Amino acid sequence: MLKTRFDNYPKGKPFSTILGDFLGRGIFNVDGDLWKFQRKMASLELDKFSIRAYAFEIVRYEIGDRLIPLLSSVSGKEDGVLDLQDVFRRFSFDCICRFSFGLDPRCLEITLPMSDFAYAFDLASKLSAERAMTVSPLVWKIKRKLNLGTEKKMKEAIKLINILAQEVIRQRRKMGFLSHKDLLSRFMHTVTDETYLRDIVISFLLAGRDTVASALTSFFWLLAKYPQVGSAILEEADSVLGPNQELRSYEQMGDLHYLQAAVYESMRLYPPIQFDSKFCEKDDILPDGTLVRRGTRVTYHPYAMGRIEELWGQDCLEFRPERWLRDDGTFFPENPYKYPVFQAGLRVCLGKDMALLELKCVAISLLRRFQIHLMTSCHTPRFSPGLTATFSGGLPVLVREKEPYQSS
Ligand code: HEM
Repeated sequence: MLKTRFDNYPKGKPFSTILGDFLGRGIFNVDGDLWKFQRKMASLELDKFSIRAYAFEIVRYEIGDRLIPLLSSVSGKEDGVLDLQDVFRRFSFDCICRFSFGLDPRCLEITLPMSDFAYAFDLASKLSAERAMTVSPLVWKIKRKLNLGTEKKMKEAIKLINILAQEVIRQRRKMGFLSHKDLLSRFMHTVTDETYLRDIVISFLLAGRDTVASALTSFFWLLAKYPQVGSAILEEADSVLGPNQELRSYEQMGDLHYLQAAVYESMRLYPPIQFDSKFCEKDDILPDGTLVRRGTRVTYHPYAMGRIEELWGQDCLEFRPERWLRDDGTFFPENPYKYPVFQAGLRVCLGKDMALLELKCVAISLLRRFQIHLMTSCHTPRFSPGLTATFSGGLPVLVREKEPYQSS
């Protein structure tokens, strides 16, 4: 479905209708020429050069000037419980806005400002996912027509999202976009349709904010459960970067094999996008002989695939980064079709390098400075409905600064 018959498995109409109000014609919700155009434009912005040149500095600033001061401000306070999931969403929201739109929403400032945009965004994502869970699409369509219940809420959330997305576009236009190299400016050179620009803004926010926050949340949940993995990450960082040193360049990340393994292993167990569906265009036969009729919804399911014994062995439920390392300690990348956490094939995630950069920088910086204690004793996280995996109830933690911390 992802590899040899890509053209036969588009996103399909049923899903583009469900997500249409929220995502419009944004990259996640289209096929064909609209998809090709956005993919081409975005890939120019998300290539390794841009990540190295712009994203690394943005991420470093966001960690050094916002994330660390925020955690330090509650360190050691018995009433200083932080919802780490909320903090990570603010972090990734600031990062993606600055990188994609050249604007700084300052969500991670120490006062943790309330954001109507973020609230409306979460609500629209949750309600869109709930549409897909109704017995028949007729249910939500009738509610939408009559402006009732959840559909009324959805309409209100989308109205707010539209106003704020238009504001992003207006500000970018006011600041001038001709000489800027961010993603939105690039699109503004060619796209004049305001609604289409709005859809592009929303899709990139969804792509860059919720996925990274989800990956960070489950990673820190696992690190709290398996402290030996955190110690091994720091040990490797000390030997590669020097004792207590920070990452000073993008290139240095390439030598942190254990860290890469830990990040991949975390997303094997807790992929931010747990499943993803396509629709079969013409009758097809899968490699195992299964007949797939035209119009059938076909889902690949990274969450389930990460837990299949035949794929990952008897210890598939254990968090064991070593499974990603060769005998000489170097990282071994698995076949993306076995590990479709970033999808695989022609529609593979464009933000993978950006995501890995954020995950690794946050992990090293926070593990170096803080001890993070979970305030929940749950053995397996519960997720709430949404387009990306979200811990229901968040990730409440108490934070304590390790001392003495020798800053580099
Ligand atoms: C850990 C973090 C991330 C994960 C697990 C992830 C995973 C995925 C997956 C599974 C898809 C396919 C979705 C679909 O077709 O329905 C996707 C697509 C995409 N991702 Fe990511 N993503 C992450 C972070 C990011 C970031 C940070 C960005 C942007 C800066 C980004 C940009 C995109 C874009 C633009 C697409 C659409 C590709 C296309 O349709 O051709 N992603 N991602």
